[in-house]
Amino acid sequence: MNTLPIIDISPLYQRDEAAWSQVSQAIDAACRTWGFFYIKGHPIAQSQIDAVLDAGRRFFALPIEEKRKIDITQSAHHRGYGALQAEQLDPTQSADFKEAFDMGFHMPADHPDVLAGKPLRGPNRHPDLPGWRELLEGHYQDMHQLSLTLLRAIAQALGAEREFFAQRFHEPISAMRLLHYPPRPDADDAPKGAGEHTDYGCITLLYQDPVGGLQVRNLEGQWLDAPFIEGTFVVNIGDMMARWSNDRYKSTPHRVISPRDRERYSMPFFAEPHPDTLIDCLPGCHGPDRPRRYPDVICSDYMLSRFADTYAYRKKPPAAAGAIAG
Ligand SMILES: O=C(O)CCC(=O)C(=O)O
Ligand SMILES: [Fe+2]
Repeated sequence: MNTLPIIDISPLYQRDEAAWSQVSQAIDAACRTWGFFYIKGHPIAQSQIDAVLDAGRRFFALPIEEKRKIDITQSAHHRGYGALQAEQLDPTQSADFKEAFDMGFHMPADHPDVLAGKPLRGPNRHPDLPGWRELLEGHYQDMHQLSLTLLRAIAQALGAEREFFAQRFHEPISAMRLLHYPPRPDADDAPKGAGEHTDYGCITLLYQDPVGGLQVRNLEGQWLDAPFIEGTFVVNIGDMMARWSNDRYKSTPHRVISPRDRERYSMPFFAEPHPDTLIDCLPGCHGPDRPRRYPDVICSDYMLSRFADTYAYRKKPPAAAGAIAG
């Protein structure tokens, strides 16, 4: 059991119910055993993905003063540029040797959630690069739709209404990130790319460039490479889905060991529901022989607690945190 499954999801876009259900079952099997799989046959054009990766290269190549103009530590909504080693996914290791651009569901400043100061709600903060905003906002919407398609298949597999998750993903807090891993320092104790972690949300859809470096820990505790495969996204289960499914689906630990001689770029999309969503145990996922393993939690509370674990600037007590409210 050492190869991640590759699932052709094109039947999820067709009218053949039997083929649709087969894909749903294949995803279910992958989520139960691995919590990780590749998808092919998705509708996002490679030219669009390449354009977003290129936009990322242009942004990360800007002088640091330019990038700092949208510094995430100055954002009340967790949007913008996160500098090298700003994040520490594995608290037992050094901070991650990567820099990031973070965006979410764009909300204008006069949206009631933003006016009410709700955490993680607000406008995106884009760099001033030609064509960037339209490209990134469009790609975010396409990734959101792709995540809903997968979540419908997952809902059915877990015995819920097909629209169960989709109904909870209006105005979501799904986050899209562009990541840049510069060649990492040449010493054994130097920081790696991204420390071991599980993702916080429901599902993650990752596009990585051909450089490689992503590793997944299987049920036996071995680290396996999850290499680049042309035309695919890597999909993995995050903690909220593990909670919703009462651990029927695995929130699998993974990490990135980035190369020392090359740069690496990737772009994860983290599908996360509306912030007020209750993450409880799905009816089909508990019973006398399978007691509930997690207390109920509200989506935004869970996200904020996980951010506080990984970003030093979010650990400050509220009085010292200044503008950082969400
Ligand atoms: O860069 C990658 O390939 C994976 C990054 C990752 O696991 C994450 O950002 O949660
Ligand atoms: Fe991750």
